Amino acid sequence: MATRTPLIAGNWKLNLDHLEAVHQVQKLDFTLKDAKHDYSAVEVAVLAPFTDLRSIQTVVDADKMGVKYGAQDVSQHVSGAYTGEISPVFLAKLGVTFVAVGHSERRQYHGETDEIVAAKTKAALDHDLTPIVCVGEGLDIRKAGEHVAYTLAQVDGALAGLSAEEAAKIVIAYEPVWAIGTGEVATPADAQEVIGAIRGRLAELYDQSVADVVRVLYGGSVKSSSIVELMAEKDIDGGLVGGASLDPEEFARIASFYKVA
Ligand SMILES: O=C[C@H](O)COP(=O)(O)O
Repeated sequence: MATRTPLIAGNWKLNLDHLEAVHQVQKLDFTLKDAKHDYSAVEVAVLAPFTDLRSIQTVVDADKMGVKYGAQDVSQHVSGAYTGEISPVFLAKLGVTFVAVGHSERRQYHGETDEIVAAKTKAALDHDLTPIVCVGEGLDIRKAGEHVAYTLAQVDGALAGLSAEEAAKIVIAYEPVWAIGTGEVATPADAQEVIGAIRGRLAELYDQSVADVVRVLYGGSVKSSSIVELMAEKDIDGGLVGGASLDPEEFARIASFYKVA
């Protein structure tokens, strides 16, 4: 079976301007270097507002940092009359590695459908960006016991039309909406149930070799106090961290989960 390199990604959401971003990334890198973080053992990334990316690129390049960076959204279009959109071409030119696609906040507040999520996923892949495709159920669906079926339908929607070669390059983040920003982290068993099912679905849609290489993250109130148990589950390959990523020291502790015995 393929070995999947864990990924800890911090989603800053609508926080930190470009000046604060430079300070944040420097502090994160300093803290991780101080802790002798092994970036080849655990990848670390920050997903920043678009207006921060050029500044982050400059500081990451200048200091040869191991931290990677990404965006929180991307247009499905490359160019044209799409006011306010950001092209995947522009992101690629800024050295962006990752882009979140279909975060529940974009689905909820910006009407992003599975079709839009699929188009954005494809647009990212077409320009060598790694999409972090976000899926996950709300509380009503969880209470109705339909969380696995609901989340798998979102996976089907996002991956529609992708070849096996393309699918093997994506990252999926399972983020139950009821756990986002609430302090209520899913239990490791609850997260594993859905993430294991996502891996199973990848094997059905493609084959086991794709299922074996795609990283599936958990997101929703992740903290340094919960990451070790989550990472002990066999199908959980990392975390998509919101609030706790705004504190560079706490975020560095989360990325250092593998050092905890
Ligand atoms: O993208 C990140 C998630 O929405 C999780 O946010 P949170 O860690 O603040 O719950």
